[in-house]
Amino acid sequence: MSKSIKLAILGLGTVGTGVLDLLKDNLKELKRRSGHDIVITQVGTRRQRDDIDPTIKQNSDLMAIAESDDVDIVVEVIGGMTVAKEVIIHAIKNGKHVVTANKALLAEHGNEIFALAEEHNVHVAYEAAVAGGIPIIKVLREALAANKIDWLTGIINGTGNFIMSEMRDKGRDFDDVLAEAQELGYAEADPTFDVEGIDAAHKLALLASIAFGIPLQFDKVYSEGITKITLQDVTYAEELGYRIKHLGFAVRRYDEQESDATDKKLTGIELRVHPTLIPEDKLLANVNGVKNAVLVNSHPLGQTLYYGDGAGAGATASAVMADVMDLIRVLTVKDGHHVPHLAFMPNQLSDTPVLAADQMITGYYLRLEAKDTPGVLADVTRILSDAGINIDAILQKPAHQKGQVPIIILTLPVIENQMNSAINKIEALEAITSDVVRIRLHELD
Ligand SMILES: NC(=O)C1=CN([C@@H]2O[C@H](COP(=O)(O)OP(=O)(O)OC[C@H]3O[C@@H](n4cnc5c(N)ncnc54)[C@H](O)[C@@H]3O)[C@@H](O)[C@H]2O)C=CC1
Ligand SMILES: N[C@@H](CC=O)C(=O)O
Ligand code: NA
Repeated sequence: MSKSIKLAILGLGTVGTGVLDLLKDNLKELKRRSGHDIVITQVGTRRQRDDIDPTIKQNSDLMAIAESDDVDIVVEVIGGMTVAKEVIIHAIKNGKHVVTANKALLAEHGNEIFALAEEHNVHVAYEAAVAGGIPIIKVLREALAANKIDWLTGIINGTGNFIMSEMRDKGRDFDDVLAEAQELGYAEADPTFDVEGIDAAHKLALLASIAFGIPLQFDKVYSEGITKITLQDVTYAEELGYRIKHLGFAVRRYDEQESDATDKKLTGIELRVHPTLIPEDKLLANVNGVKNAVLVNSHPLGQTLYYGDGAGAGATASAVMADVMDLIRVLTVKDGHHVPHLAFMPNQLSDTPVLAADQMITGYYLRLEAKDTPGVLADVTRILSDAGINIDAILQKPAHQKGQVPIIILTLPVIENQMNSAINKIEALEAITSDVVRIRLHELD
């Protein structure tokens, strides 16, 4: 029998308005798919708006909405940590299912929120929290549930990718493109979250949990943003056949000494987001603008790639409403399905350690400036070889006006702490006149 499912939308910014628009455009289609009517009964807004359907109650008291009898599903799209957390917890305690796009909140407080939801037998759905409209949460929790995931990597911040693409393709200024990303509704309320890698780190924490079955550990994600990337690095990277992209990596690391490939001991998990050199012929190197892409390597399936808009009203509303549709099934089907919040049974989460940042293994792009004197290059390469670091390519550019010679080196993979000590030694050489710029290479294949 057809029912009326009552929604409350908290926050009418980019995403909240996108959800209202999607419902206006696709309501009939949603009914055909779910078999039920979807009715927005309340919206949580700070001020009364005259562009909202008068049958919808506008309410500035979010806690009252979260406990209201005329709400089945609370959609939290206000963002931030404080009010959003309080209102989600209140909704859960009042037996409401929740849909949220708030990766910052879940990455930092998801363990507590999901445990509370289990206790109250409700769901907290969060497809919009990672990679915008790409259904990557559903893929990892459900579509790949039969696989063992060894690693995933991807471009998971639309604003950052939009900025880097516009700068590279059109030579535009960083601040100018960031302002456009804000106007287009891509950026976080605090855009340093986008450009300093924090937003990508939030998303990576979520992806790693549902890929590997580990608790959320945002505090252990190593993160670097895009603010230090120069056009010069982009150009040198291209001369060497690479593109620079901001990527997240979640990688299971095994003891390489074990001889039996099928029974290698899991030593830890690498979690990191940072600018990365990718060979220009790889698909990820050609994901541009606000697009995101996530590449997942799982056994026995192999590599699969998920691509689409990572931010913006329509894409994010699509993910929010997909969660609503799932919850309608939970509300209307007897003994509705229940995918665990972090994809694995809560008592089966593993305590595999997240490796310290100085234990991560990657190749490097290094750029440094040297005095134009004989023997400098030999000194640099000796330091690298003494540290057991193999060089893959070297580019020495002609001296520029100040008489300095730019040197660009690509290395094979090395443990980060070995590279740290080699860089310290290189920077201490009398003939080296700059800090060493380092960008990690994409190594997963
Ligand atoms: N914009 C995007 O492309 C994406 C955003 N998200 C997430 O979705 C959430 C919302 O993002 P946006 O819509 O972009 O932000 P926004 O800043 O455009 O919208 C938030 C809205 O909530 C309202 N609000 C804040 N506190 C409130 C309160 N106490 N009572 C009533 N209204 C309140 C604000 O006035 C604003 O209208 C954030 O958690 C964000 O990280 C996730 C994926 C993509
Ligand atoms: N600010 C985020 C929005 C989506 O998550 C981004 O740019 O990716
Ligand atoms: Na998504």
